Amino acid sequence: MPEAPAIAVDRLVKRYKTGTAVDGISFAVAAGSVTGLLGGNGAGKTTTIAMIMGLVMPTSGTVRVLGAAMPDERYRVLHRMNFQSPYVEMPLRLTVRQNLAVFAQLYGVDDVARRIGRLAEDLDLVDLLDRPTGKLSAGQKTRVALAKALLNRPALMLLDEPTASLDPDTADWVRTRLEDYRRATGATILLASHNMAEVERLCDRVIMMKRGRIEDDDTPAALLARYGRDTLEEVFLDVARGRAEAGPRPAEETRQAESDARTESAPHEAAR
Ligand SMILES: Nc1ncnc2c1ncn2[C@@H]1O[C@H](COP(=O)(O)OP(=O)(O)OP(=O)(O)O)[C@@H](O)[C@H]1O
Repeated sequence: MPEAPAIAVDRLVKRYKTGTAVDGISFAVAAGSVTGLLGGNGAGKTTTIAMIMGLVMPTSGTVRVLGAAMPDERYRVLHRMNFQSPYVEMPLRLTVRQNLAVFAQLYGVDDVARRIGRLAEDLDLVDLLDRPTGKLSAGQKTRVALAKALLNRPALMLLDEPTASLDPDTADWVRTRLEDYRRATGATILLASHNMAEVERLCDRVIMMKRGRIEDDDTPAALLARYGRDTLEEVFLDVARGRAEAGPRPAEETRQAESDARTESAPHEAAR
């Protein structure tokens, strides 16, 4: 019998008063896979991840994670999953060690001091452990967030831009850590990213979102072949600008798509 998916999302919708963030998406993530969630600013990636975590209540539709219905059964599985996002701040006055200890206790980690020591060595955080988290640079905070995400040796990791704010060398090094972790543990990873090189390197499948919907969903190789492109960046721009749709588009839609694409080419600046 094939293994149950690590994540199963069915007709998921999230509506806010201001509009629809996620508009009826369905997908399953195979256990042990690395799946990329791509889309421009406001496409619905973070909202989707938050609903998978059980942190945001869907308007309709269902989410199952490691066999548990979210959010109702989240306490059955929260200790087996973890989340990392540059937008979730840890208490800034606590030191890195104190913050990691608080989270380790929340996740029920055994032997907290040893686990923190080990992660600090693996992620080159030893010199930062006793500094207040608020005094770290953005890139240092990203590494601390990654340590937090690995504390409980999760079977499922949800990563929201895991290399945001990192210089290319450190970003490369973090990707290697993630690859090592996956290889060593067989963990499943779902990763929202604006970095196409990262997605091409890490992901065996890519889900492309636009305005709360899934526009395409396939392996990187199949997407490159379908769009006749050499890089995922070009595929991303085709999807963002609506080239995936057949036929000529009205002038207003073209202008809007081009304006969206300009924003998307500088996503971090626009997001902050
Ligand atoms: N709490 C909220 N209340 C109202 N609207 C929200 C809320 N959270 C998100 N939205 C809206 O839902 C839409 C999807 O946002 P979301 O953060 O999921 O996008 P994203 O794909 O993660 O974008 P980015 O790449 O900029 O991080 C956006 O239009 C956003 O303004």
